[in-house]
Amino acid sequence: MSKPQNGESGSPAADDPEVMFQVPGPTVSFSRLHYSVMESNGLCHKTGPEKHILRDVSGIMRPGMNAIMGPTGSGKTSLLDVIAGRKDPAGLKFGQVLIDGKMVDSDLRLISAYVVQDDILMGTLSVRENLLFSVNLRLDPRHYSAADKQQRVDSIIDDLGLQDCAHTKIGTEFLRGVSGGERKRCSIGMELITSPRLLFLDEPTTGLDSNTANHIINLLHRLSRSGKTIVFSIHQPRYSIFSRFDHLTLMHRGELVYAGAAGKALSYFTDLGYHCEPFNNPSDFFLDVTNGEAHNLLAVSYRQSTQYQRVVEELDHLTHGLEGGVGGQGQKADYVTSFWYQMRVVGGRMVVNSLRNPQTSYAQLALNIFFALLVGLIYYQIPLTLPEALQNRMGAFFFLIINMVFGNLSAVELFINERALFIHENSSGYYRTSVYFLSKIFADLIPNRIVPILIFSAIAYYMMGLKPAFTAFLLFTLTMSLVSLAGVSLAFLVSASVSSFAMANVLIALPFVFMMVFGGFLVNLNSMLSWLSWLKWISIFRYGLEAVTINEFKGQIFYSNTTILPGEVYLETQGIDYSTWGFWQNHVALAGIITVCMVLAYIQLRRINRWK
Ligand SMILES: Nc1ncnc2c1ncn2[C@@H]1O[C@H](COP(=O)(O)OP(=O)(O)OP(=O)(O)O)[C@@H](O)[C@H]1O
Repeated sequence: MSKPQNGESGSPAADDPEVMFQVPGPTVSFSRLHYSVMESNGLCHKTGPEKHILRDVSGIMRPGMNAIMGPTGSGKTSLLDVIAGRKDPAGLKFGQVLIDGKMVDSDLRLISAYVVQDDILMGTLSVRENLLFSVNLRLDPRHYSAADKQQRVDSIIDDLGLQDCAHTKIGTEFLRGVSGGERKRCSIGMELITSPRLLFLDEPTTGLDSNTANHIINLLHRLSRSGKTIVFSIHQPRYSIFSRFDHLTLMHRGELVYAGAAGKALSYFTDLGYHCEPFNNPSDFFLDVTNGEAHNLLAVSYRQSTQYQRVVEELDHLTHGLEGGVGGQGQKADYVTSFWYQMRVVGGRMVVNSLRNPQTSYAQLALNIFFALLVGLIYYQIPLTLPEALQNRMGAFFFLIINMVFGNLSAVELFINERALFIHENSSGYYRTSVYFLSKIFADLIPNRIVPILIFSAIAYYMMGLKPAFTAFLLFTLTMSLVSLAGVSLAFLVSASVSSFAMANVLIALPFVFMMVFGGFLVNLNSMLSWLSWLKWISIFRYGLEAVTINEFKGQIFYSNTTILPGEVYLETQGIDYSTWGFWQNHVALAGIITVCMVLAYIQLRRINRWK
């Protein structure tokens, strides 16, 4: 175990002769950061008092290992996020972040990478496949061949010691995958694939056993020695980990209590009158001091220290000539890959994911076959004789439409399940929102909606003995598909709008029940209160029910011993327009509902808050 050998400035490059960087990483400086949020009272947003998260925080982080430490809630992650441009810029009331003396702009996303605390990876893919996904989307295919990318993945796997688990799946709730340490290394690998010179990590050792944590820090240390600037928040590391730090930023209640060489921190506190007992872990000692009775004075003492004066002077020099106020974050960088290339890669991953995680598709198919058989048996070979010909047909159609709409409730999980993954990948520049939206929709629609509906329609239609003409069957299937897709697109809209299943279930059940009531089967729409009856215009049930009814009744003759009833007469008594346009207007309306809901779902997906 070696003691840290750092210079006063905290720059290993400047002070440690052992440190020989090949290409020095960027220097990150931040001056006078004030970050605050309005606390919410839970009922409506931004109503409470202002909460100050960072108070006048300044510092300089150079190539090497830059740790941000402090008690829980002290603002470590917030500082890291503000520097990395991940925190909502609206909260940054004052201050600037500079990279190599320049204002932070869209280039930050290209030269830096951010490893989030909860390893966000696709669980059904192996370590290698996840890395390949990252390399495919984040290296320009015009400059890197497929072989170059494979080579890059191989070298990352070797560098991170992931050879033994390269072909093991990451793991899902149903599938035991790689270990926590391997997962973390894979997450780091996902970001290292672009060879960033600046790497941010949010608590990279949290949740890992001490050996694995040591391994991760050694890995980061090795990377820092190849010229990278590594900035990370960390809670309470053991000594062997602490000894790897070059620069330490110690925080308490949003203020700095120390920033400088990690190796000088103990003597700084000794000078202030705090003594670390022999064998005590320095990081435990620092947390004890910052949590102690005199914690308020520590920030004041730090401001009066020579370390702080030196940082301020250097920052003044760096920021000289730059405008004051808030440093520009939040601009979007261009993607390195084209829309169609992203569609191929992201769509490919969706397909693999669906094939390896087919429970939803199987359940959807089984449900549709079950209900098709059930409705087929209940309404088996409906006769043309009155009165059952009319009653059974209308009953069967209502049953079918209910099944088409409510049978797709599983669609509400679409954008909720992978919300964290989407936010992380999208804000890290992997792919466009439109690419994710389209590939997700198609990966869900084909296996989970279209195929089951086709099977459902074929079984139910012929078991019920409806109009034998093949075109009538095709029109029936088209109507069922549109009804189902309209229900699904409403579920997609809800799914893109909320982040919890409980909320989604409430929001989707309500409109479905309303639409069912205004579908024209449970209540006669002509006898309704006029100010309520407009709801029939947005009822998926009504359009579906009218279309299948016209399709079945038009041209059919129903009879009893004494009466003959043409289908058209029945349609007229129900007030249903059975002209060609009268039939197709239902499909146009359903297509309109689908389009509006899909467009709104896409807009909602774009509006998801990506800031931390
Ligand atoms: N967007 C936000 N809205 C409201 N409060 C926030 C927000 N972001 C951070 N905070 C608050 O700011 C304080 C600092 O949070 P931060 O996550 O930076 O602390 P931390 O030092 O990383 O803590 P921990 O070690 O527990 O993760 C906390 O009290 C937190 O609740």
